[in-house]
Amino acid sequence: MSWYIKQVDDGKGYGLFAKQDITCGDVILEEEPLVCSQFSWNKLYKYRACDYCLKSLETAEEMCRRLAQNPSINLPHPECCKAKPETNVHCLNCEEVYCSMACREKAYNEYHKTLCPSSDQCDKSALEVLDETWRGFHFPPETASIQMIMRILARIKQEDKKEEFIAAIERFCHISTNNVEQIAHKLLGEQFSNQISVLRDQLKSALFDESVQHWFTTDGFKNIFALLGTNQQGIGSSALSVWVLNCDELNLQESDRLDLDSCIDDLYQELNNVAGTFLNCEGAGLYVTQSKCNHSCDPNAEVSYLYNNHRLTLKATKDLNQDEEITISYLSECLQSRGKITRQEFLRENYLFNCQCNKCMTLSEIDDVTSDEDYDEKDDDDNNNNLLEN
Ligand SMILES: C[S@@+](CC[C@H](N)C(=O)[O-])C[C@H]1O[C@@H](n2cnc3c(N)ncnc32)[C@H](O)[C@@H]1O
Repeated sequence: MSWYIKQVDDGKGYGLFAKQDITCGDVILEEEPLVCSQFSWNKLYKYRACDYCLKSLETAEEMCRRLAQNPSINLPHPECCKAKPETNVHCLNCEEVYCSMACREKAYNEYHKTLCPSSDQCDKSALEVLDETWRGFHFPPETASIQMIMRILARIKQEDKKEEFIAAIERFCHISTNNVEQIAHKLLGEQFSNQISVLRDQLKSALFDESVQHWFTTDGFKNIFALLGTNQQGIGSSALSVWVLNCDELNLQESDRLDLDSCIDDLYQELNNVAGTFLNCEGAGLYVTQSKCNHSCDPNAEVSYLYNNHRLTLKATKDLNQDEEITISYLSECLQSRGKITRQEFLRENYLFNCQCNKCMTLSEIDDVTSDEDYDEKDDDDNNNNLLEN
């Protein structure tokens, strides 16, 4: 193991640190989530992912045809696509699809026994209403998943070691207001209180469990929401990305390489014209170790999904010295390039902290000016990333 966890300070809480010198490009850790789920809209729009591990269930070619709405696309080098749709299996009792029998079994044992429409373990119409309500509140691009809360509650009902699982969930940092900094989570402000209480009531009638009755109080529910908001890691899987990565590895003559690269560029152009930036199966997961990674506006590591499923890889993007803190960016690429005020505002509203990364601390005077462009970008984010205001 090339990392360890320790308390940074009272403000930042715990953080992930390098146990030894790490070279840029090294894999720091790989991890599977405690729980994960595809986003509701992503699923509704027929991005086909394994219900358990989020592996995209199509071949790269099928994916391109669907995204570009063009059935005549033929990808070269089909051997570079590692998807195996022939191993896909349905739940034995409903339409849910898994990439393998192993995933079907794990899903059933962890949560699907409760959530399967054919089971009588909970009120399925209440679950459907909840999912619809969620989609009505939270349009794409999605940033959270009500399905994840459903899975956590279903798992609590199914777990033999209930208390251990609840403790593991509650170990993720989870406050809905930062009393020291006087910040409340953006999704939990007054303007969303009606929506949050509707969701809480619906969740309660569908999946209430006595062992976590404190999650169903007004504050308890906000804390669970904040737990997801501040710890969940976005997951994107794509058979197409794997195909492209494998194409990059091919040993080709220079002219063949140029042809293939230009074919890939044209393909992405076509996909962009129809599907925009929504190319991946998307969801979110809770990762026990990775969630201890604090944010930096100038990070030294990044998260990626190299296996076309929920298995996360944390890689160094700079050389790290032993005992140096390992940091990732919680911001999109676009937000990361904005001024300090915009970055800080996003982090305050979504993650409840005033950023104390080295860049923000040392650049505070020079980088303190927010341009008009920053404000425009912030408005876009406000429109895109949140529950709808009443
Ligand atoms: C995903 S958790 C990271 C691990 C967390 N420090 C812990 O103790 O579990 C995100 C939380 O860590 C803290 N945090 C992360 N990056 C920070 C930063 N750059 N400055 C201040 N606090 C930070 C904030 O409280 C944030 O809500």
